[in-house]
Amino acid sequence: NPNASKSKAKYKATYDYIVVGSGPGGGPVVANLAKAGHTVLLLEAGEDRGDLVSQQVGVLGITAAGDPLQRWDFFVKHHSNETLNEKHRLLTWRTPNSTNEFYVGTKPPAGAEKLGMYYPRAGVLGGCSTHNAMTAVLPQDSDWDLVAEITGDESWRAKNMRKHLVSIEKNNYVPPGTPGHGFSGYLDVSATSREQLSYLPETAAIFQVASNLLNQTGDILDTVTRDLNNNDPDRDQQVGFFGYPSHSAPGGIRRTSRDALIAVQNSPQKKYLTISTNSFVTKVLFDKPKGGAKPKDKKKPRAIGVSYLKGQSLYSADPRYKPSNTRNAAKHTAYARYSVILAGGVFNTPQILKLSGIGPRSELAKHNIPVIVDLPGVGANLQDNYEISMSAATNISFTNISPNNPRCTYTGDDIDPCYLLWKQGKGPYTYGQGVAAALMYKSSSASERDIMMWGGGGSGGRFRGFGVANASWNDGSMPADPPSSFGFVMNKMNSRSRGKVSLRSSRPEDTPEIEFRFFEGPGAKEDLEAMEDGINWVRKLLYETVGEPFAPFTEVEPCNIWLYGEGQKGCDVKEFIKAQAWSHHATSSCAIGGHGDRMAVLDSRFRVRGVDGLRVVDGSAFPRNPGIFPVLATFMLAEKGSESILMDHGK
Ligand SMILES: Cc1cc2nc3c(=O)[nH]c(=O)nc-3n(C[C@H](O)[C@H](O)[C@H](O)COP(=O)(O)OP(=O)(O)OC[C@H]3O[C@@H](n4cnc5c(N)ncnc54)[C@H](O)[C@@H]3O)c2cc1C
Repeated sequence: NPNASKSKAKYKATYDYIVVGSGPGGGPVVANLAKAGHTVLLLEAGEDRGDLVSQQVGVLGITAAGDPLQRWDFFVKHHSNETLNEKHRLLTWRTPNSTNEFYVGTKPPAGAEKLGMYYPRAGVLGGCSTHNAMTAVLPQDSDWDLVAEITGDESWRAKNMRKHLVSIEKNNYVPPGTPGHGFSGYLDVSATSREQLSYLPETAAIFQVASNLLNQTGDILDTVTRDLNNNDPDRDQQVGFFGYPSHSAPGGIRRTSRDALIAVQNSPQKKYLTISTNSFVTKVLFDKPKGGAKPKDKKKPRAIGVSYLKGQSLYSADPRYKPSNTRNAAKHTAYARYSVILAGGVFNTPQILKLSGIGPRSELAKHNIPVIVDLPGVGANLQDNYEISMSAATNISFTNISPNNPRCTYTGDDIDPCYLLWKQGKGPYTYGQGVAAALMYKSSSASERDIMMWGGGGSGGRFRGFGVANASWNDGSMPADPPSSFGFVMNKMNSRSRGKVSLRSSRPEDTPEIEFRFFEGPGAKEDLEAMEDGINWVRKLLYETVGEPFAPFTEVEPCNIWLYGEGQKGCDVKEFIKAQAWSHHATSSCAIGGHGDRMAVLDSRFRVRGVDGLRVVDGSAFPRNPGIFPVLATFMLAEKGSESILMDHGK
C-alpha cells in the first residue's frame, strides 16, 4: 500500500487491520489475519464469558440466551401493519410498575409500553455462536451460486465454497476421509446418534411412519444417521430424516468463533492479536486522500480507523445498560493501516455504517449525519427464515428409556442432575442437541427442499418463538401442551420478504428500528402456501397415516382446539401462520451485489462500495438468506472474506 507509511506517520496506526465484532463472521477473520502475520485489533462490545457453564454446555444455549451477562435484547416488527403485529401472542411490552420488567402477550397491563417482538442476540466474545442452538447445516448450493451469478465472481460457486467447510470443520460423525468434509479444523461438528432416538421409542415409531411417507426405506435408527451436509450432487433435493448436525464437540461441548481466537492466543501468532472486549465501536473514521494510487481512486474516501467507547454494557440492547454507562465511558480511537472490517452482525453492521455516513442519503439527512457515500442498500434487503410450530395431543404418553435420563433443570449448576452427569460424560446434555433428528421436506411448488422440521414427542413442537427473560406471561391464549403431544417446528428457508434496519437516532447506543415485513411483497403468497403445505403434510402424517396406539389426535397447533373449539371452526391456517410465525436467522442487511445494482452494499470481495479500506464480513453480507440455518454459512463466509482480504493485502 503506497499510503501505508504516510498513514502510519500521520495516524500512528498501530494495527494492520481492525475488526469490529467476534461472531462467526468476525472471529475467524481476526484469527486468520493474525495467523498470516498481520497485526489485528479485535474490538468486541461484549465481554469474554467463556467461563460460563451455559456457554460450554451446548444444550444450555437457551439458558445463555436469557442470561443478562451475555444477551442483547432487540425488539422488532414482523409486519408493517401494526394490527397484524398486535396479534402475535409473544408481543412484548415494558411494564414499569410491575416486578417483572416485561409482559409477553396480547392483553398488556394498563400503561405498558409496546416494544415489539423479542429478537435475541448475543453481545459477548463469540457473538451468537455462544448461545445459539448450534444447528450446523450447509446452505443450498444455489445460495452460493447466486452470488457468483449476480457478481460474475466464479469463486463463489458452491463447488469452490465447499473447501471452506473442509478447512474449518472437525467432523465427528462421518468416517474420516469422507470427501467434502474436514477433520482437523477448529470447528467441531457432531450429529445426533441412533442411540439418542433409540431411547425415545414412541417418537421413533412416529418418525418411522413419517420416513416411510417420504419414501425413505429402512430402519429409522439408520436413517437418522444420514449426513445432512453430504457432498452428493443432488443433496438439495434429498428429503426425509437425517442426523441433526451441530457445532459441538463430542460430549455436547459447544464450539464457537471464540475457539478460533483462543487457538491463536495459544499459538506463536498471538503476538499479532489484540483482543479488546468491552469496546463498543461508534463510528468508522475516513480520510479523503488528495491523490490516490490510481486516478479512479482520487475521490474515494478511505476508512482509516474507528472511534469506540471503552466500558461495560454501553449498548441499550444490553439489559445492564444505563445511560450513565455511555456518558462515563472513555472515548478511544484506533487506526488501521490496511482495512477496517465490520462484523457487528445483521443489525449492528448497518447501524455502524449509517452512523459513519454510509447509507441512504435521506435517512442520514434525517439524523443530521454527514454523507460519506449515498448507499441506499445499507439496512435494506433484511431477510430471515420463517418458523412455525405444529403439534397434536395423542392418546398415549411419550417415554424416555435412557438409563441416564434425570429431570434436567437447565440451570447448569450443582442442583442440575443433567449437568452433574454431563461432567462425567453422560446423560442428555452430552448429545449436543435436544432433538433426535432433522426432517427435510420439499413443498409442492419448490424446486429444492425448502423446509426443515425438528421436534418429537412430549415437548416436541412446543417451541413457539422467543420470549424475553424476566417477563410475565399471563396471556391465556397459549395453554401448555399436554405431555402426550407430538409435533414439529418448521423452518421455511429462503423466504421472500425484504425488511429493513433503520436508525432510530444518531446516538450509537440506541438500537435501530427493525422491520421484517413478513409475508409482504412478491413471493409472499408462495411462502405462505409452502408453509401451509408443510403443515398439511404433518396433518396427513398424524391424522391419516399414524394409527394405533397414538390415535385419536387432537390438534394443538396451528388450530388449537382450546382456542377454536371442536372442529377448529374459524381457524384459517394461512392467517395463523401470518400472525404467529417468528424468526431468528436474520441476514442480508448489507448485501453483496453486482456492479450495476444500486442496492448492492458490497462487491464480491466484501468491499464496501464507494470507499476504500472498509469491508463487511458477517451475516449481513449474504444477498440471500442462506439455507435453513445461517451459522455454518457465516463461518464459511468468514473464510472466504479472509481469503479476499489476504489476497488484496498491500494492493
Ligand atoms: C438464540 C439464537 C439461536 C440461534 N440458533 C442458530 C442455529 O442453531 N443455527 C444457525 O445456523 N444459526 C442460529 N442462530 C443465528 C446465528 O447464530 C447467527 O446467524 C450468527 O451468529 C451470525 O453471525 P455474525 O458474525 O453475523 O453476528 P453475531 O453472531 O451477532 O456477532 C456479532 C458480534 O458483534 C459484536 N458487536 C456488535 N456491534 C458492535 C459494536 N458496535 N462494537 C463492537 N462489537 C459489536 C456483538 O457483540 C457480537 O459479538 C441463532 C441465533 C440466536 C440469537
